[in-house]
Amino acid sequence: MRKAIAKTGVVRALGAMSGTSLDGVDVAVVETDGLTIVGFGPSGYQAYSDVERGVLRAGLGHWHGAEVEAAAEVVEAKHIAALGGFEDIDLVGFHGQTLAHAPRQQGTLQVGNGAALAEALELPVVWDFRSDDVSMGGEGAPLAPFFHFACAKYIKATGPICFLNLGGVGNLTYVDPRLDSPEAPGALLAFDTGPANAPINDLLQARLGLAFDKDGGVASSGEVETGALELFLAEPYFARMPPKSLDRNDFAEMIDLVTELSDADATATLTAMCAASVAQGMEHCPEPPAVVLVTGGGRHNPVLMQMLAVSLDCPVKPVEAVGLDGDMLEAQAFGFLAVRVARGLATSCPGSTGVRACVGGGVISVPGTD
Ligand SMILES: Nc1ncnc2c1ncn2[C@@H]1O[C@H](COP(=O)(O)OP(=O)(O)OP(=O)(O)O)[C@@H](O)[C@H]1O
Ligand SMILES: CC(=O)N[C@H]1[C@@H]2OC[C@@H](O2)[C@@H](O)[C@@H]1O[C@H](C)C(=O)O
Repeated sequence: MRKAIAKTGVVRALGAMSGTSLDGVDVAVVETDGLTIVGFGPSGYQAYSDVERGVLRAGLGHWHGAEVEAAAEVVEAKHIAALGGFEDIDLVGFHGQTLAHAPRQQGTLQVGNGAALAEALELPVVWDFRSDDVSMGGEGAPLAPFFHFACAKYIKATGPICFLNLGGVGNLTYVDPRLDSPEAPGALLAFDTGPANAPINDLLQARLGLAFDKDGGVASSGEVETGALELFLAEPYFARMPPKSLDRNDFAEMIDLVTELSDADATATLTAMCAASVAQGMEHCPEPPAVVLVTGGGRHNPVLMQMLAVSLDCPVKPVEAVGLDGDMLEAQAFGFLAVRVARGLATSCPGSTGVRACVGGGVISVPGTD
């Protein structure tokens, strides 16, 4: 059934995210008016096959051409499979798959056509969330911070807290929930901390044919090579003031720093590099947060969580400690942002992406209107 998007009130949005680790598509329902979170609904996941992942990998770093078109086809088909079968959905928030991100040069590219999805799903689809922010001088990422602000209110936080997403890339959001709106100066500071799981996955795939370091099993028996860690931290990116963002493969050459090390030592060192870049990033927080709430797949890695606990000056907990779902937070974020776009609300601000002024990015495709 085709529906128009209600202008006010709480709606049920279905968000979808295909992240930088290329594992699959997360989808999740959020109930919201675009300002506050009322509740969360069911979620789902569709994994990419090895062949599909290969097609996506081949598209990384490309801006156009056959590799990009092939990746877009995989992304659209997987999303149509993942987004079907949910009941009473008012609109879909479709992030797509980032293939390339260079906001000050070519821009940012998320593949998958939201208009095609709208026709296939017979639902309004909000998509292309990052382009407007980039064209107004912003980094185009991270975009979850406006949702993190609503999450901080939802969990009734009374002072500053941080959300740390450890996916392929790491990103940190400092939230001050004492302010009324995410757009208020000082309410948000956000940026990509550095590479997170992507280099660990890439190393283990190349050396041992493993997709990732399950439960930190390889890193746990290794020693951190401090010389390599220091060289990594000397990268100019870490000294740059936020907001700032990364492409998945911006640090691909960091694997060269651990080439000579054993599998265990190399994995332990890459894991320590992730933790150390977060610790360095935390120094940008205007006030010490009460807690760092960790979301994304990295929170399942006990070696990484222990390294974070040792190197940060505040408690570090998975977001489940406050009743949120760390596997679905990004999908929920794009459902929430879709409602904000449909209501004409901002999705980023100078503190979250460095954009000149608050902006509401995103394109709305309504089925049957093209
Ligand atoms: N049990 C586990 N032990 C260790 N690492 C894990 C575990 N589960 C997941 N991971 C890591 O988390 C990654 C997936 O994280 P996530 O789904 O948050 O990434 P993403 O959303 O694709 O990335 P991004 O947030 O950068 O877009 C896996 O590729 C793996 O490296
Ligand atoms: C360009 C792009 O897709 N960036 C992603 C990526 O994955 C993590 C990090 O780098 C973050 O900046 C962003 O995703 C999250 C969901 C965001 O926009 O908040």
